[in-house]
Amino acid sequence: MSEDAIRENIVRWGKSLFDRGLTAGSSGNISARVDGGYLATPTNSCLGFLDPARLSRLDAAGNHVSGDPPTKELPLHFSFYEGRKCGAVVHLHSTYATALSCLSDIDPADAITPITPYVVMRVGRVPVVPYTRPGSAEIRPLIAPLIPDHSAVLLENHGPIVSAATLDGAVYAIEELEEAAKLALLLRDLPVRRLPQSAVDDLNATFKLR
Ligand SMILES: O=C(CO)COP(=O)(O)O
Ligand SMILES: [Zn+2]
Repeated sequence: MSEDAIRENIVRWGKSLFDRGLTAGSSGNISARVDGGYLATPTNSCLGFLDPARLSRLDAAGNHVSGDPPTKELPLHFSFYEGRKCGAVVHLHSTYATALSCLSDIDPADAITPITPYVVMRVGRVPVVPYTRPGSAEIRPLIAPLIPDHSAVLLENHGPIVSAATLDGAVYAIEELEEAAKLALLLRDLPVRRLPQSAVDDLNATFKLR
């Protein structure tokens, strides 16, 4: 994909996510790899009203080279780019995944019980990263050990962040995570049949996550 096409894709997905209420106000951010560096959404921008020409352009080391100043969450995004092979990162404050990140009795190693196949296929096991101030580089040592084995994490009392090989893939994954969180909360006080481990193993073997 050309850089121009990736710019258009970031704008298209940003508008779609915002229009569907998956992140509010100026919350959330998107980044994607391009030749020689990265594109990222500007800090304090609304994902519903992005301008392709004003997206932040970063060099391969993450230095801002053109466009508006980048999201303050670059330390988070670069934890993914440095820790695993991926081409895009999406962070949202989507309601249900964020609600899950605020529960005090959540398993920090496994926040989403696998009850449907798609969350296993698109997201995998989701750990919770301890709270740090939005934009703080203090998150790096907390998140770094998790990234090689996880394409998605929940930021405690904050929200989800997901990576994938492509931007389309990262959006599909964060939407699936949101749906799984919604189901988890809807079913919280009901007797739930989780997927048997044999089914989870079969999905993991058949649909390899990157
Ligand atoms: O979600 C956000 C912080 O966690 C939004 O921050 P930015 O506006 O800097 O991208
Ligand atoms: Zn945020």
